[in-house]
Amino acid sequence: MAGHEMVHNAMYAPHEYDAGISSVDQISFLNGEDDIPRITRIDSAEVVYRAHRRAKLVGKYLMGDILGEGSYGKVKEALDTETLQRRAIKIIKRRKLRKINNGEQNVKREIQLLKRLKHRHIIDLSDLLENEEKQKMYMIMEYCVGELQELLEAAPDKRFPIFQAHRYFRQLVEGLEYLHSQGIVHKDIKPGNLLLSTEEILKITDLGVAEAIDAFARDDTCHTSQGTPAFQPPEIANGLESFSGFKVDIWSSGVTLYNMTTGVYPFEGDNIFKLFENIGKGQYQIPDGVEDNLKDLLTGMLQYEAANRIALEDIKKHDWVRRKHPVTPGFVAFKPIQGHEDMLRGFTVIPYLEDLHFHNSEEEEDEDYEDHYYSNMINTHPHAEPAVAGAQNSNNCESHEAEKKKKRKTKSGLLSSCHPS
Ligand SMILES: Nc1ncnc2c1ncn2[C@@H]1O[C@H](COP(=O)(O)OP(=O)(O)OP(=O)(O)O)[C@@H](O)[C@H]1O
Repeated sequence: MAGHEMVHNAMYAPHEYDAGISSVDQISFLNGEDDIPRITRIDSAEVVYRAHRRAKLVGKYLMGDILGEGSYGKVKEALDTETLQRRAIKIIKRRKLRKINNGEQNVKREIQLLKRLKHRHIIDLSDLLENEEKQKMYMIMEYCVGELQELLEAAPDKRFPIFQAHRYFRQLVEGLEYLHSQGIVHKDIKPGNLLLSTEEILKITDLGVAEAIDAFARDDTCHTSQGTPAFQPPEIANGLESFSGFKVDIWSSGVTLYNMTTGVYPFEGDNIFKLFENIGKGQYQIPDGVEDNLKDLLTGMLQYEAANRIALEDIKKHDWVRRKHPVTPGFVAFKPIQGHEDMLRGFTVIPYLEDLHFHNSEEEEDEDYEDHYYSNMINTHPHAEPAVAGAQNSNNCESHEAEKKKKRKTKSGLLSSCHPS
């Protein structure tokens, strides 16, 4: 590269870029004194990607950053512009769903179940929106900081101090007790499906493979399972045609407790066949150092025969569960999300709010920008306010043109224009 000097780009120090520049090696052209374009190349790890946040309203929800991504789609943070509550929105693309094995069926089931469940330890589905034109579904849920799995991965020995594990386990048992009282078997209890709210309240989530026992069924017999292999009991690993659903959840909660307190799993395997073979044999060790009380509880929950497995009411009465555990050092807290230095996982909607209220009016004519305001939302949640539900196929928000006019009049116009009244 004769005549070209490798320099750091002082204009953008410390390597902050606006939207439109990819996060791979950055190349920028500068005109030096000699007017020869110079190339700056810096490592992608050094780049702080500062996207210009364009406000996007889905119904009355102002979208924030992505919180995570599952097999069915992205989950974004959002602000309910009417109640000012922090929300998490799972965005499901119907086209993508059709390509996933049991995808449509699982999402439909999860929505049906979540609509009828209301409990402190079950994730709350507060709203449900559909955009038929875009073939997208929006599941509006209460906001959580993250999963227990993420916390475990951040912990030094991949486990929690006993008092912390105990705190979460008690809440899991309460949530499970409610689910079972409603005749629902979760079938996929694991740290990855346990979220924590900002008040550190545990929320059982992901009911995609759950099963509602028929109200007239004699017992909790189930015939199918799609849960995560490492958390499945021997009756499933051995391919039994029918099994007790509630006892599956007891086993999976036992594996979860084992994992939270020891940092390892009772059964492992290089592949699913090996793993199921090991679970099927039912031989496992509890690591040294686990106190007898906890050992007794784990042994009860990981009983090979489902009929011998400890029941929920006895778990609640178990000494390890009832006891108060002393607070010790080493509490595991969430780490900042990559790219966000905020330890408290602050509200990511604020830059979008700024854009909504203060953005350059010239941008209003930008086609792309207009695309960010969705109308034609259908509210399909049973508890939807009539004014919103009645807005089907017309506009949940006012028409886009009206919105634009109103926005020109007042900076806060768009927010108020989204109220159903
Ligand atoms: N209510 C919520 N609040 C905050 N973050 C959430 C919420 N729900 C999900 N997330 C985040 O979004 C990510 C994706 O969640 P989602 O439920 O779609 O998938 P998953 O359970 O991780 O995976 P899969 O659906 O493939 O089993 C999660 O890993 C979690 O970090």
